[in-house]
Amino acid sequence: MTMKKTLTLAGSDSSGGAGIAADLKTFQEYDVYGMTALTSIVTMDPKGWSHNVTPIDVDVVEKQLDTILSVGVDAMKSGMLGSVDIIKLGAKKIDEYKIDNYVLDPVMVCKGDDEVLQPENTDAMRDYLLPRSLVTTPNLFEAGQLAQNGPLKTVDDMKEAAVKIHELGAKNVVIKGGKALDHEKAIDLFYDGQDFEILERDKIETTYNHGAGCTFAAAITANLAHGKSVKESVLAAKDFVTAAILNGWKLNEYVGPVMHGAYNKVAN
Ligand SMILES: Nc1ncnc2c1ncn2[C@@H]1O[C@H](COP(=O)(O)OP(=O)(O)O)[C@@H](O)[C@H]1O
Ligand SMILES: Cc1ncc(COP(=O)(O)O)c(C=O)c1O
Ligand SMILES: [Mg+2]
Repeated sequence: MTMKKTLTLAGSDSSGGAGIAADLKTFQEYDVYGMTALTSIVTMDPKGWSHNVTPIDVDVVEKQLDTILSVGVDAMKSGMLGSVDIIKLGAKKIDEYKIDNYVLDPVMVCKGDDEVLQPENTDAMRDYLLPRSLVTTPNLFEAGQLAQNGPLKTVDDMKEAAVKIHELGAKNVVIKGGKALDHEKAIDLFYDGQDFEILERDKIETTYNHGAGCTFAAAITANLAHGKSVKESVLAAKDFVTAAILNGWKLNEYVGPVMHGAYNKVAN
C-alpha cells in the first residue's frame, strides 16, 4: 500500500484538543501520514485558562515547509497562522509546490476565548489563501468576517456569505453553523459554486467540543488525500466529527476536547 501523505500548517494547542494535535490524531485515524509545520504555540493560564499565543519565526516555518514539501504531500490543511508573513509564506509555498488539495480552516478565534486572534490576519487570509483553497471551512463567525457580511444569523445569511467567499476564490465552501447558529438543529452549509447542500444533525448538548473545527478540517484533508471527491470528503468528515463531539469529555474544569478517534472506536 502506498502511504498517503498530509501536511498541517497550524498552531500547537498545548492542551491537546485542537491545532496540530487534533490534526495528527485525525490523520492517524484515517491511516494517512501526517507532517507538521508549526506556526505558533498556544498555552493556557492554569488559573482561568486564558490563551496565550507564542509565534514561531517565519524563517523556521519556511524550513519546516521546505522539509515537508520536498517529500511531497497528497493534501494540505492550514489552521492557526501566527502572522501575515506566515500567511504570505503559505501562499508562496502552495504556488511553488503546486498544491491542489488545500483545505483552509480560517481559524480566528478559539472556543472559550472570545478574543479575535490577530485580526489583521483576516485580510491576508482573504487575499492570499482563499483564492488558493480547494475547500475552506469557516465557522459562523469566521464566515461573516471573511465575507464582510456582519454577523450571520440565518441559513439565508450563510448562503449569501458562502457565495461571497466562493467569489473571493475558494472553490468549495463549508460554513459551520454548528452550535453557534440560532436554530434547533446543527446546520452546516456546503457550496461548490453551483449548488447548496445543507448538512443537518441534531444539536449535541455539550460544551466538550474543543477542537471540533480542526478535527473536521483534518478529516476533510485526509479524505482528499485518499482521492475522494470534495463532496464525499466533506460528508465523511461530518460523520467523523459528529462522533468525536458525541464522545467529547472533560479534561479539566475549563475545557473538554472532542474524542478524535471516536468514529472508529465507538461508533463502528
Ligand atoms: N453542539 C454541536 N452539535 C452538533 N454538531 C456540532 C456541535 N458543535 C459543533 N458541531 C459541528 O462540528 C463541526 C465543527 O464546527 P464548530 O465547532 O462550529 O467549529 P469551530 O471549532 O471551528 O468553531 C461542524 O460540522 C459543526 O456543525
Ligand atoms: C492551536 C490552535 N488551533 C486552532 C484552534 C481552534 O480550535 P477549534 O477546532 O475548537 O476551532 C485552537 C483553539 O484553542 C488552537 O489552540
Ligand atoms: Mg475553528
